[in-house]
Amino acid sequence: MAANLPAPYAAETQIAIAAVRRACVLTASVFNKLVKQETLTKDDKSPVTVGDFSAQAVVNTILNRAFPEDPIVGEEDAADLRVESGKILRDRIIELANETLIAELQPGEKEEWGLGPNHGRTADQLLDAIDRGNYNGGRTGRMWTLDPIDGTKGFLRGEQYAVCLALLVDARVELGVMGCPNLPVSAADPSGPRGCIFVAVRGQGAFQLPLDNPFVEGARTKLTIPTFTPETLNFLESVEKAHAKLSFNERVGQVLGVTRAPTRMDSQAKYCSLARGDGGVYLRMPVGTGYREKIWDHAAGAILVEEAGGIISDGRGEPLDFGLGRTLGENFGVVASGKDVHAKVIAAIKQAKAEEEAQSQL
Ligand SMILES: Nc1ncnc2c1ncn2[C@@H]1O[C@H](COP(=O)(O)OS(=O)(=O)O)[C@@H](OP(=O)(O)O)[C@H]1O
Ligand SMILES: [Mg+2]
Ligand SMILES: [Mg+2]
Ligand SMILES: [Mg+2]
Repeated sequence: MAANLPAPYAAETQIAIAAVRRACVLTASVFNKLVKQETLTKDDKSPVTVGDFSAQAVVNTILNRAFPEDPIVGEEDAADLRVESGKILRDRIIELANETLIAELQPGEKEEWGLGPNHGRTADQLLDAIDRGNYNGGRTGRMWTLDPIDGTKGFLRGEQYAVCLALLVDARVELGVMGCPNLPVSAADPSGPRGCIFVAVRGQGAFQLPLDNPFVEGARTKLTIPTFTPETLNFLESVEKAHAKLSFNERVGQVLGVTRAPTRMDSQAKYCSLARGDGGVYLRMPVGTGYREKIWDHAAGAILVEEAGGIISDGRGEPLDFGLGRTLGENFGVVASGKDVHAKVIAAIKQAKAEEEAQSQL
């Protein structure tokens, strides 16, 4: 390849980073303005919904301008906002999305991306942008997948959440960008500065960038999953008991000889933490309700882990299939870790599963 050609997906990467950063500014402001001032025990679903919808409106608007041919598999849709009862919510969402899109250009951003003070959108344009996330996915072609707020419960608690965007080509993730406004820049300094962006491009590595100025020269850190021993190994797992079978994780940990307590955090921030070595294994085993994992909950995380030198599979060691539509189908959980531990975790799952089955036959 000629030396002066841009790296594959250079434009997509820049635009995805800009879109995720702007969405993070929006969600952080929704939290500060609307969630923080309300008691979290009240019915506070609406601020979250405001954040989810308006972040999806922002990211999809930017993608649509830059890549009008690309379909998007997004978590949210605007049906509830188009009816009369959705008017109050709709007005707030339009205001927030426009505020975010018209904010001054940052170094590295371009006005041709449809950003900056001259680029307000109408309500219809923004609702249509949200609905551009209605694509059903599939095996072939180029498509984006977006989770505008992953870890909604974490967002509400003021803990971890992530804005997650990935580009798939023929069912393979080629690019992943995740914004984590509440994640400490360094796990070694948990009360230090927060706010990170994680980026991975197929064949180009995994990186952490500062959320407040991701395009600044020399600010990116390359990520590589370190090696672990049973003494240093720890699990990254869900906070919500309904999302993953934590008792099973405990048994798998025992089989592996893990002594450290698990780190529980919401959202794909778990994949980010794994990629930079804050935890050794992300284990998410199904709770047995038939829930189907969504592609936007794993696509960006999957490429980040692979580009940081790790492996991601289901609980049987089979690759995740991003070509089945909006879900991962009947996959059996998710296991992500460094290369050296992955096979051991799969073997431990097999053993714990066999024990569970033997127990149920008693
Ligand atoms: N039953 C069940 N099983 C597995 N997963 C489920 C289930 N229900 C929901 N979800 C999805 O979990 C996403 C959040 O995952 P987390 O790992 O952040 O969970 S947790 O909050 O830490 O418990 C969450 O993503 P968001 O809706 O974007 O927050 C859901 O897509
Ligand atoms: Mg999610
Ligand atoms: Mg979400
Ligand atoms: Mg949700």
